[in-house]
Amino acid sequence: MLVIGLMSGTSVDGIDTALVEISGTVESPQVQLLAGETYPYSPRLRETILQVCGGEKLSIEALASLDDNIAAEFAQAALNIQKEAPKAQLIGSHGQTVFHRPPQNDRLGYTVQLGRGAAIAKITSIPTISNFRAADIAQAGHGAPLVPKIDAYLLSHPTKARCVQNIGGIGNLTYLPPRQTENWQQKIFGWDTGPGNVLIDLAVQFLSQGQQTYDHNGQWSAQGQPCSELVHKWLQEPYFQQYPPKSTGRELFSPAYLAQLHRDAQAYSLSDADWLASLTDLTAISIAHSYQTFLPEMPAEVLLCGGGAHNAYLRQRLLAHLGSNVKLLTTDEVGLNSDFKEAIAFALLAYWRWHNFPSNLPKVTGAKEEVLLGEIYL
Ligand SMILES: Nc1ncnc2c1ncn2[C@@H]1O[C@H](COP(=O)(O)OP(=O)(O)OP(=O)(O)O)[C@@H](O)[C@H]1O
Ligand SMILES: CC(=O)N[C@H]1[C@@H]2OC[C@@H](O2)[C@@H](O)[C@@H]1O[C@H](C)C(=O)O
Repeated sequence: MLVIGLMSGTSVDGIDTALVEISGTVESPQVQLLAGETYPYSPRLRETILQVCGGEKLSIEALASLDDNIAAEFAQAALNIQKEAPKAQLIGSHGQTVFHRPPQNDRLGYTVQLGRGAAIAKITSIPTISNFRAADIAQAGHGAPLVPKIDAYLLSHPTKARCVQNIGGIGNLTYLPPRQTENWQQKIFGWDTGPGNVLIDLAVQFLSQGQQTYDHNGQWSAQGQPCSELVHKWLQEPYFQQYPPKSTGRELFSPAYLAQLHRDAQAYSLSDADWLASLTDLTAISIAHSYQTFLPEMPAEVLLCGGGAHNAYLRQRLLAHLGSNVKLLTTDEVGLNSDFKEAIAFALLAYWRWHNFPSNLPKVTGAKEEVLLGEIYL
């Protein structure tokens, strides 16, 4: 089956679009990436999305327009990716997260992904599945991360324990015990580790007065030295100490949050490069700390994916904190494209929904039950 996966993540940098051929069976799918492309948002739309993520108030009418503007750009991405290919039979569209509130005590979580599937189906004339997180949230789950079941099917190893670490705007991991382990599927873990690139990106934009949006290959931070005392103080953030299941977003790791970290850096008279190095080190140590605190054992291999896998300085800091027993690779090195992995995941999640195969992992999200994820728009 030819399926398109569409995803724009918390970095809000553009629409990751994957055209994949899915063969095999539902329980043993094989996925081949035929084409992958990131289509940047138009600058005005990106600006509006970031304002809304930052809590700016919207009228319902403005919300409706934003929803459909995003749907139109997602639909165009789907049309573009298959210009030179046979027509896809299905689209899985994550949409754009603009709000995410995890569940708390008896209160259900709430999450909003804009870019309605009905409009994408209408514009493309291809059945579209969207709103993947809602059913898990209705089961008292976090609705995130959803990728762990995909990782289990595509990236687990018969004899080695692996972690798959996404470093997008937010970071998230899947812990995969060796497949030979008894009841191995019951022993999969996953949660959001905290900031991926979000704090680094916000700091680079602030320091460059909007001229740069990210620290290319980590070149700027590599010129500085992390301030270990400050990094350890920042690691006391309650989110990092909270037991999984857990999920987070730009609501916590926001411009206001970064402003406090900037004031801390000024109190220590850090240079710009030292501050960036410290933020990068915080990102790395928060990942390693969560493995050391919440996993039953350290993995033999960590497979990186997401844009942060390109940040050489971040990788260096991560290796320093994980320790030399852990092998750091990217998912590319085991055959899965690391830049389009999330888009590929939403294609496979759509395929599973189409075939009525549940795709949340209740142990990961905290949901009461396994459920079908996604709403179908013919
Ligand atoms: N060459 C590079 N060097 C350093 N950082 C990079 C590079 N390329 C991409 N990035 C970082 O990756 C980010 C985008 O990553 P990605 O597209 O995986 O995030 P996302 O999917 O939006 O987020 P999430 O996974 O949280 O939903 C950019 O904002 C940038 O910070
Ligand atoms: C609410 C939301 O959009 N969460 C994203 C975000 O981006 C990374 C991390 O936070 C992850 O948990 C999730 O996305 C991935 C695709 C997931 O659900 O597995």
